[in-house]
Amino acid sequence: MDDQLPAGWEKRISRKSGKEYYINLCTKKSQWYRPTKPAEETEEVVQCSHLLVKHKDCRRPSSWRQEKIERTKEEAITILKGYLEQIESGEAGFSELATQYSDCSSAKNKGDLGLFGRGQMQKPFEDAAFSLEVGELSDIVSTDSGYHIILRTA
Ligand SMILES: O=C(CCc1ccccc1)N[C@H](Cc1nc2ccccc2[nH]1)C(=O)O
Repeated sequence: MDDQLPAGWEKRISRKSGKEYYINLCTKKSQWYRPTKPAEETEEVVQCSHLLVKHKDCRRPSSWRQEKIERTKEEAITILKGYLEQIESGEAGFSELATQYSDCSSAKNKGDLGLFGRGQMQKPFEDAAFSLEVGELSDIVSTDSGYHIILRTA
């Protein structure tokens, strides 16, 4: 039957409006529009901001902040731990530190990377981002680009 829903979806009726809506039984997310593909193919997306501290052995040891980045991996981790302490103590906000200190061009936008699905970012970054709850701050995450702290915003 052509009005059959794709696998993993259920049609519900909104108690408030009486309108039909659809719920994805995998992600528990609901939507007004009729789904066109199976639930497990429905791509999950997240939005994150990050603060990147590069080191001399990273993929591109240069940034808008510093032409030639020479700090060691250990120094980069120490710096990032300092930022985490400032955020956790309330001394500084994530956005403020990312804007001022992140070695990624996203610093111009308070560290925001926009929405992304799986397969778009380096794997350690993706795994951390998709394991965060909205509003949650990661521990230090290492990628070829350097060391990050990640804030999931959506
Ligand atoms: O790749 C970029 C740009 C990322 C970006 C995405 C969306 C909006 C704005 C920036 N910048 C690299 C540093 C870098 N490496 C990353 C790895 C994972 C996520 C963000 C990253 N940022 C660099 O500058 O070397």
